[in-house]
Amino acid sequence: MSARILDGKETARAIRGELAGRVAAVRDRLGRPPGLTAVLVGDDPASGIYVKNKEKAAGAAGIAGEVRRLPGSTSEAELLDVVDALNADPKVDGILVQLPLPKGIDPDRVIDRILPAKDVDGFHPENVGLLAIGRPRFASCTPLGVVELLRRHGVEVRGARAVVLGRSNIVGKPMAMLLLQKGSVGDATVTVCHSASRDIPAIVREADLLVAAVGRPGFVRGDWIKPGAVVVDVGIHRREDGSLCGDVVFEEASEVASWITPVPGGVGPMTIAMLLSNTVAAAERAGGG
Ligand SMILES: Nc1nc(=O)c2c([nH]1)NC[C@@H]1CN(c3ccc(C(=O)N[C@@H](CCC(=O)O)C(=O)O)cc3)C=[N+]21
Ligand SMILES: [Mg+2]
Repeated sequence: MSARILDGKETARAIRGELAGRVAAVRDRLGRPPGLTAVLVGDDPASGIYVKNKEKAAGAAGIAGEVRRLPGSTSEAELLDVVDALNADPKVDGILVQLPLPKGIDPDRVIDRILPAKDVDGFHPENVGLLAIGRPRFASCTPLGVVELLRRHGVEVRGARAVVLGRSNIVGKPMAMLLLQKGSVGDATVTVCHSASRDIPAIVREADLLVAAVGRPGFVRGDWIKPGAVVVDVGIHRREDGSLCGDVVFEEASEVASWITPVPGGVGPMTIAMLLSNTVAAAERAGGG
């Protein structure tokens, strides 16, 4: 093991601590804490755990976190009504509708309905567009957490060859856009790979920075990693024995990389920290800043 650890758990704790002062200022100005409501439709157990973690972290940061649990039989129209009510609720600064949604509900219609100013997930087309043109408002929390994790460990991205594995709207695409931004944690030369990409190992071998978000356990092998590269693993999978692993074979990659994220304790806690940070920013823009 030669790589140094990009410690997301500790970094997320530090961020939560730093948010406390801003949360207190919002309380002073608005007479209430920043408010975050997560909407969970159905009873997918993994989604249930994430939402519970978010609720806990919100509480620890002094944010009023609420979870709206709706039955799996909820119709799209009913969910849109809930979103409308949250849009209109002045105590709610941030709205998160947990994905995936049950079959029969079009996630695009639901995301499009969230007020862009309350879209702390950064999924609304307006917020995606602002990021794409270099005027970020809310960026998607997972890629934002990756950039923040690198920044706080002093990892230089400027001029680096970055390879992103995965082109999802939630991780791959916004990750590429953040790394492309002008400025300290951007300015990378970015390649995005996907299921139709030819010879992915050869492309990864060129990477100074690799972000793996493919959703396949152990997809990236150690001999794909350029010596000294920075490896960020966005994947999270539960093995048969109950333990967690990522998209990268950690035991192999950590022999070659200079920095690497663990799973768990890497990107996951940073995602939640950025959600809280976006929520505080939303409250500040709503007059609490
Ligand atoms: N609208 C929406 N926004 C999301 O941000 C969103 C979503 N839907 N749907 C599900 C995914 C998944 N996600 C995670 C967040 C934190 C951890 C996390 O904290 N993971 C811990 C481990 C947790 C455990 O022990 O299972 C870690 O990596 O250390 C994981 C996964 C957010 N998501
Ligand atoms: Mg997110």
